[in-house]
Amino acid sequence: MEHISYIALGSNIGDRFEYLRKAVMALRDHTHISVLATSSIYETDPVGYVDQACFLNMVVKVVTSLSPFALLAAAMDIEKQFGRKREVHWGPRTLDLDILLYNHENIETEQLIIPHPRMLERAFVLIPLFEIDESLIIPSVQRPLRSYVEQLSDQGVRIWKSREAVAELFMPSGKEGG
Ligand SMILES: Nc1ncnc2c1ncn2[C@@H]1O[C@H](COP(=O)(O)OP(=O)(O)OP(=O)(O)O)[C@@H](O)[C@H]1O
Ligand SMILES: Nc1nc2c(c(=O)[nH]1)N=C(CO)CN2
Repeated sequence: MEHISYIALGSNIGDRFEYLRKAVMALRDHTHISVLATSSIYETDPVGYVDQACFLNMVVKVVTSLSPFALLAAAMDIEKQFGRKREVHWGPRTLDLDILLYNHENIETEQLIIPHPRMLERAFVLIPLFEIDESLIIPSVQRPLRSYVEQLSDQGVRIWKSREAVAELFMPSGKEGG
């Protein structure tokens, strides 16, 4: 079975671009994951714990045969591989991968909540997600993504690298990864 999922990536320590690039490469290299689309990369003001550096954020669309829990494990593996430190809640991190959506499923367990519980307030997630797919419906609320994007306050989200440049750099052969 093939499942569509959207994954948000963020980094605000060290070579932020390189962390995102390596993470997308690792997703592409995974036997059971293919990356279908990448958003632009945005530079974003920190949300939550604000006394930290700006993030680079992006979203990727994948197709996978993995269950949501196996996909979470794969994402956490990639985070670990790049030496993520998580000392401060919502604080600085080399690399953060959040699973936003998985098909149209609603999942609520201790380790995994989908749709990601904080995504609907976060411009750094909604703007790149909307860029990839303007017609998404958020299954937990049965509302179009568009209605959330239209109501976003200005949270300091700026294009840092264009969608075309990201696609060229992250999907070098022009072919979809997997
Ligand atoms: N949709 C999801 N995607 C990724 N992790 C999730 C999801 N739902 C629940 N989790 C759990 O969240 C934990 C990661 O929390 P973490 O400390 O990285 O949160 P954070 O990234 O700092 O904050 P936030 O979740 O607000 O982005 C994981 O161990 C995972 O079990
Ligand atoms: N701009 C921005 N702010 C954040 C981010 C992030 O990825 N980007 N991640 C957080 C915890 O997941 C907390 N705050």
